[in-house]
Amino acid sequence: MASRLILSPFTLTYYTYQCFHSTGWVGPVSIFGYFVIGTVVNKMLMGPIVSTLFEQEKLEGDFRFKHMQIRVNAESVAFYSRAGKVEHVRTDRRLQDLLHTQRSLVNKEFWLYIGVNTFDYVGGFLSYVVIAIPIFGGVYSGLSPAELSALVSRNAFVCIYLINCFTQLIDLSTTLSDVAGYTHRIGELMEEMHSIIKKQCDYDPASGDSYDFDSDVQPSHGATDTAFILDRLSYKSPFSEELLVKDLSLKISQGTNLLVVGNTGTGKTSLLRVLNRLWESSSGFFHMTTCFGPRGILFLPQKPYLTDGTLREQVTPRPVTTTVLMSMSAGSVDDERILQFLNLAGVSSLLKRTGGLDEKVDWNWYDVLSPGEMQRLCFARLFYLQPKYAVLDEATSALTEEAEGQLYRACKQLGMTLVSLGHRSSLEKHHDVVLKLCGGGQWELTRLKP
Ligand SMILES: Nc1ncnc2c1ncn2[C@@H]1O[C@H](COP(=O)(O)OP(=O)(O)OP(=O)(O)O)[C@@H](O)[C@H]1O
Repeated sequence: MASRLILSPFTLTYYTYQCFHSTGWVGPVSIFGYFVIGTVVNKMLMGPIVSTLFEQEKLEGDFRFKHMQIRVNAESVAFYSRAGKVEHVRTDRRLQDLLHTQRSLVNKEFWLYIGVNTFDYVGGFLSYVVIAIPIFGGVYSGLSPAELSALVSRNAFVCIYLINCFTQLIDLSTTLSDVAGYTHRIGELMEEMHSIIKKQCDYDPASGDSYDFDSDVQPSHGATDTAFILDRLSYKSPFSEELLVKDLSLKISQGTNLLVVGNTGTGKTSLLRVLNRLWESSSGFFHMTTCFGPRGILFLPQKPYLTDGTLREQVTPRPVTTTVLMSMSAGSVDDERILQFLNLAGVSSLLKRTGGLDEKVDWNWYDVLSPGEMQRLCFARLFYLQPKYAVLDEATSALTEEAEGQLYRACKQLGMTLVSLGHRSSLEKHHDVVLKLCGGGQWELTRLKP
């Protein structure tokens, strides 16, 4: 496609000159006029195709997502006996929507193909009409029949070639309409990703006043051991007008472990969404003096994150480059650390099941591990990465209080400052400050230890 687009201007110029030489202005003008009409008609037929193709891609994505959702939740669906039928009906509905849009796309493409083919065939006649005008106009009346015949065939070649150049451009429009549909969809995704990345990186860790919890949230300067500074921050969920939290001011500093408690839906996880810039705050400010990631703040979400791959990749999820492969040599220091932390998290038994750190497994980790094992494996990753701050969103909800205590102690021994979200009162003894979200925008901040 690219080569045709690049060569077209040269061939068009050359054959336009040749056509003008044989037929005068009539030839090029009629062929150019014909091309303009063809382009306008094609554009009219192409417009609806781009938007329908865009819609079709979206529905296809939704349909595949639905399949994936059923695969992932197959066990829960099987336990809840009526869910099978419900999912069947809903998946069918998505398929019908997709088929409906695909049918509409095929219909629209049918008219585009008719337009393109008509343009091709009518172009063939045009070459003879163009040469007929000067001949019947008497321009070539002095030529013998043999010379006239040679002129007609030479002109026919030039005109047909010129029309062919235009025809090729018009044919390209069919391909271009497909490319435009896909590009539109990918472009939208990229724009969204860029804006998210920009929002996440668009802060200056060194800037801003700090607000001190101990001095009743008054400004102070130069806090280097602080992760977040919140100043009269208010936020709500995107589909609600009611504030979850109003005018929250606090500082999260190194060594001060914070526990966030509150009833279901009071906005505990939403606070993290706002801090991670996944949601916009309604008013107020916050500064992050360190960033999300292994070297700053690491987040253990409510739903454990596991990737597909070996046991090593669960503990150290990173793209496998040559350097990484080299560092994976058996008996390396890294191996010892991983084994030590698997042991500390209480999941060293997984080594036996997988057959080694780098043995490929053909199962889905989410299917074969119990919720508690998943949470412990995530802790092994946390121990391995050893961030300065660990944000734990109900990260021990599937574990006993005793196991919870062991894991919290291990985190502290490794020098992490903890920000935990949870309901259990047993969590209090591992923290210094409690932020209670009371609902309706209300909150309370209490110090637990002197
Ligand atoms: N992705 C979302 N889009 C829109 N609203 C959401 C979304 N996620 C959560 N909410 C709503 O925001 C409110 C706060 O949710 P959030 O997850 O912060 O609750 P929570 O306090 O962490 O609850 P829990 O203790 O159950 O984890 C809830 O009313 C919830 O329904």
